[in-house]
Amino acid sequence: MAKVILASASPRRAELLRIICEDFAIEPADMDESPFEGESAKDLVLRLAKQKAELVLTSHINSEQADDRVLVLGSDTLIECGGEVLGKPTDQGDFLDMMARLSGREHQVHTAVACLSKEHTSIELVSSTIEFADITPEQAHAYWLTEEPSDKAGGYAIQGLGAQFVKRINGSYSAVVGLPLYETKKMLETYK
Ligand SMILES: Cc1cn([C@H]2C[C@H](O)[C@@H](COP(=O)(O)OP(=O)(O)OP(=O)(O)O)O2)c(=O)[nH]c1=O
Repeated sequence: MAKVILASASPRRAELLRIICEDFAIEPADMDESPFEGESAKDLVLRLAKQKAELVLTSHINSEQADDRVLVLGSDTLIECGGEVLGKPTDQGDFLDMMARLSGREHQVHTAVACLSKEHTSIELVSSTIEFADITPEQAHAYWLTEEPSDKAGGYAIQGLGAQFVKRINGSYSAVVGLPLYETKKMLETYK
């Protein structure tokens, strides 16, 4: 059996992976997540998910106790709204701009998952559409004060207080939270 490693610092991803995988290690991949000039949101999440997994896989293959039987999962989540790509808010002002942009309209949540071993690479993109209710500046301000938004793509957590703004979701709930479980399970079954 291959040893599964989750290349992520996200507690949400670990919690989700625990649902479908009994035993895995966590090794966050620390890397620059800025986009290339002209890179689309979909291309960016796919690239970042793959690079996170690659970074951790390479460090295992090159380590003293090189272990060829590792399977590394990397993932990335970004929001796309009206042609803009939204990552995590950099500060309160950035967050309030994001909420004003998301208020009363639809946006896409793109999550990519990459599963890499020494011999194989598989990557999938899962895009979901979310419709947000109207959000008043007062509601946005109160939400910021809860501290939930700061480390979430698009500044909200569908699994938390952010759910109060979600009128409708069309897609994969687990992918919006950070790891598409149906696709990830299929990948693990193929490579384990
Ligand atoms: C939209 C949304 C995002 N998120 C989170 C999932 C991710 O943790 C985060 C997106 O940031 P990412 O950069 O994808 O991930 P991360 O920095 O948290 O972790 P790592 O790169 O080490 O894997 O936003 C939610 O928890 N709920 C939501 O509803």
